[in-house]
Amino acid sequence: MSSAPRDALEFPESDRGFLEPHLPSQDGSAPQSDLPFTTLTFATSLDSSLALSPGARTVLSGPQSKAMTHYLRSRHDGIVIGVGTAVADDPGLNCRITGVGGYGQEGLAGQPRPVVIDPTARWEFSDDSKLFQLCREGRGLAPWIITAVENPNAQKQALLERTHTGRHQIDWPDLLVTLKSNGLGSVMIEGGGQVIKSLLSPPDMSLLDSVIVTIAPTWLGEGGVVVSPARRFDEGGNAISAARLKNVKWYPFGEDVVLCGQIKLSD
Ligand SMILES: NC(=O)c1ccc[n+]([C@@H]2O[C@H](COP(=O)([O-])OP(=O)(O)OC[C@H]3O[C@@H](n4cnc5c(N)ncnc54)[C@H](O)[C@@H]3O)[C@@H](O)[C@H]2O)c1
Ligand SMILES: Nc1nc(=O)c(N)c(NC[C@H](O)[C@H](O)[C@H](O)COP(=O)(O)O)[nH]1
Repeated sequence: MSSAPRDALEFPESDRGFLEPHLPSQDGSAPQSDLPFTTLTFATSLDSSLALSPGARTVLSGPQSKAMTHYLRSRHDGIVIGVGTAVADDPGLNCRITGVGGYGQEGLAGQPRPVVIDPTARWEFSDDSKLFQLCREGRGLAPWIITAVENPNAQKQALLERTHTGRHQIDWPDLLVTLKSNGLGSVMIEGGGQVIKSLLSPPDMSLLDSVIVTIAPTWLGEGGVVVSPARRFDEGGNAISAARLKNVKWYPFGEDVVLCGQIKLSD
């Protein structure tokens, strides 16, 4: 064991049990599938906003639910975000729970693979980007960048070689099968708004095994990045809810509430 860095987070055993039914199994008993176990997880305000504006990094989770998100990261092989989030947040996308690789443990065990969906290669990362600093410090894995552009520049080429899709619209089943075949048996999708909206729309919502949402006791106000999937209509042309959860559990967690469930696919 090496000593944990100062940004290490604690997530006590006593807080972990409630999440277990909503997480990928740890004992290899998962059903055989070409798809990874896929969790959609994000934090939202009371007015359904993820952030104050598309370019703004906005803290919603309190300390306990922030630590929970990092625990979720330790329980998945990969974290997927859209490029809008990469540009706005300069995210670390590693797991900072005490006891994983880089946080008290040698190596990178427990660290998820960051995956950034960037069809037009617009993320202008540099050596100073948080994600790359963490990689250099041995506290996170290098990202995979999913793009439709070939040879955008020499610096990105190494990362892109295996991942360019040739298409600008991400095909979620295709992407998830590719991630699974590259060793990611489970992925958590963290956002942002466009990514969540596309996954809460049919048919892709059926790809989600678990949904875990942190709801923070705050209203961000008008102009935020709102999670509001496209309207759906029944056969008679009447509006119906866009998406709904089943097997729902609500857990108060600090000042936040954590909502866990599964997508309800039919009535
Ligand atoms: N509160 C939270 O939990 C949370 C989580 C993540 C992001 N955020 C916030 O959300 C904001 C970013 O959200 P956003 O909606 O602007 O960006 P986003 O992260 O959803 O990225 C959007 C981009 O991703 C690509 N993309 C997404 N889905 C695609 C698809 N199906 N096919 C092809 N390309 C696709 C496109 O290039 C698109 O422009 C930021 O302010 C960030 O801080 C909050
Ligand atoms: N659970 C959660 N609560 C929040 O209040 C918030 N803003 C995010 N946002 C998720 C998004 O993916 C961010 O980009 C990463 O949370 C940043 O990642 P780091 O902490 O730097 O690793 N997620």
